[in-house]
Amino acid sequence: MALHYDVVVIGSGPAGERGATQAAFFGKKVALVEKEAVPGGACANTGTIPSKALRETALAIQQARSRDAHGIELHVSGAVTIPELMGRRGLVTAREHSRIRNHLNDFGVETFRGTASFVDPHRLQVTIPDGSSQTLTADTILVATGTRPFHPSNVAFDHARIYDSDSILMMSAVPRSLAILGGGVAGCEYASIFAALGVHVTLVDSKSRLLTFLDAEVSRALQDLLAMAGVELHQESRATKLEPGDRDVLITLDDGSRLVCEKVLVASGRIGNVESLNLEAAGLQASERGLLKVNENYQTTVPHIYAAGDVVGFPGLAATAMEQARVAMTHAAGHSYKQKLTDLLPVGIYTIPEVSSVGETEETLQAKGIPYVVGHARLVDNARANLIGEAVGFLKLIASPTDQALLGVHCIGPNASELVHLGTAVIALGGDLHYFIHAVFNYPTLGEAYKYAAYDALDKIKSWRPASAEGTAAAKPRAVEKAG
Ligand SMILES: Cc1cc2nc3c(=O)[nH]c(=O)nc-3n(C[C@H](O)[C@H](O)[C@H](O)COP(=O)(O)OP(=O)(O)OC[C@H]3O[C@@H](n4cnc5c(N)ncnc54)[C@H](O)[C@@H]3O)c2cc1C
Ligand SMILES: NC(=O)c1ccc[n+]([C@@H]2O[C@H](COP(=O)([O-])OP(=O)(O)OC[C@H]3O[C@@H](n4cnc5c(N)ncnc54)[C@H](O)[C@@H]3O)[C@@H](O)[C@H]2O)c1
Repeated sequence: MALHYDVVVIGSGPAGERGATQAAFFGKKVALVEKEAVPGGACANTGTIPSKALRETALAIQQARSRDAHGIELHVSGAVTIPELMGRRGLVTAREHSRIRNHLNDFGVETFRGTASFVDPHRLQVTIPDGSSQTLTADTILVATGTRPFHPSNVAFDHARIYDSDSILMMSAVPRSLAILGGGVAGCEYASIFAALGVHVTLVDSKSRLLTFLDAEVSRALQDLLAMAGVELHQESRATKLEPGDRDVLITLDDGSRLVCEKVLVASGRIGNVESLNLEAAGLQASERGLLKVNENYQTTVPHIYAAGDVVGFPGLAATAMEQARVAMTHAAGHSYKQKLTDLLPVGIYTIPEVSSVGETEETLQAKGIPYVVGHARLVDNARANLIGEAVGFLKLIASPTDQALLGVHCIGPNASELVHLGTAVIALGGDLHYFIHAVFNYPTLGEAYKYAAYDALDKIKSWRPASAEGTAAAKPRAVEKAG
């Protein structure tokens, strides 16, 4: 017999969990289907949390080295495994599992363990691991099935020396050298993590600069800091052949050059989890990369079927996935509150050091022909950054030269992903550079950098002149100065 719900959510990652509880908050009868034994998706189990657990260990090693605490010796044992280095992963993941279960329970969301697939646009069959099945029907369905690592067809992922961003978490020993193919967020994060663990890392990326969605100055600074950490960068380059052997892997690049590394991590993007969904039965079609097209309400081409999170594509962040699902379920419930995803989406990249950014970049403003000025605060001038031994990078504010409104915040340095939130709030509340001039910041803090970046930007505004008759170009990078 079919069980009927107002809303059925497929997937218990960040999007599924928040979509389900948001719908239940509006009084809907909600069921959530998850195929795995544990909730949390890629975020809790294979991506965000495990990679950050490994990063915390690598960061602690690097911080201990850089804080000049004499008499303490640190080295990574050759016998240690990657799971052992993910120190607090077990604890954090277990707490996430119970938090998610409690959250769903508290909102009265009924959970089903099994793989969901469409029978028709309102009907799902849930295949339970014991082979039995349960039919669910729903007025509204939210697809939040996420993604998995993309496997290029010419790579032998079954070889013990070749890893993707899931299997890397099982690596049995820290290698002497690691080649990372793909300089996206995952590739850059793992490059800096393994470099901090003392591994010789080679990063191969097809693009001319890393993370092209970042402000170019920040992305170049990241390249410089990775190079300083010992990462060998091969940009505008692709691996054409991988030949794994008993001791190492021979990698041929498209310019004919060759690299030899003990292990290889392929981080060349992700593909949507849609195969098991039988989308045709719902009248849906995914892209070649398994992604679903949605409108601004997160409705697919079948209006009562919504999709949110990684399965709808860029930006592929847990943070955004949660909010997309909340917006989707608010729309489905017919509420006017939170009808649209905010334009102010921060990105947090957990390289060492971190990179975080929100709002306009110099490049987006140039493309729109909007004049701007830039203010920097170098973290080498920040007492807290020096105390923690991480006085690298900068905070960069982008502001309007006419009304001093804050337009963008870009940071590379320690705790950048936390630091960016203050700027996000100021932009969201329509604030300007003067907020930072009037504010008193705790001392010593990293946040204090905002005041000095604001002074710098206001200084630039003094000498700023409106665009000439030829356009706004004259107002552009004149204001830019590398702060290193
Ligand atoms: C290495 C790495 C590091 C990352 N670090 C960060 C970070 O620091 N910050 C950040 O914001 N994001 C990070 N991300 C991205 C983040 O993990 C994803 O954006 C997020 O997990 C997406 O959430 P989701 O709910 O869309 O999908 P997922 O988390 O993938 O969850 C989808 C769920 O659906 C289930 N499912 C799939 N098909 C079915 C089906 N047919 N029936 C039932 N269940 C099904 C899956 O089992 C899974 O549990 C990282 C990703 C990786 C790979
Ligand atoms: N902090 C975070 O938020 C975080 C951390 C890690 C991953 N993620 C998410 O996980 C997802 C996956 O990340 P990703 O880095 O694997 O994918 P990606 O698509 O973001 O980046 C892949 C990169 O690899 C390059 N590439 C592809 N094939 C290549 C090849 N053969 N040789 C050289 N370069 C090649 C591409 O040009 C691109 O630069 C993204 O959605 C990302 O947002 C987020």
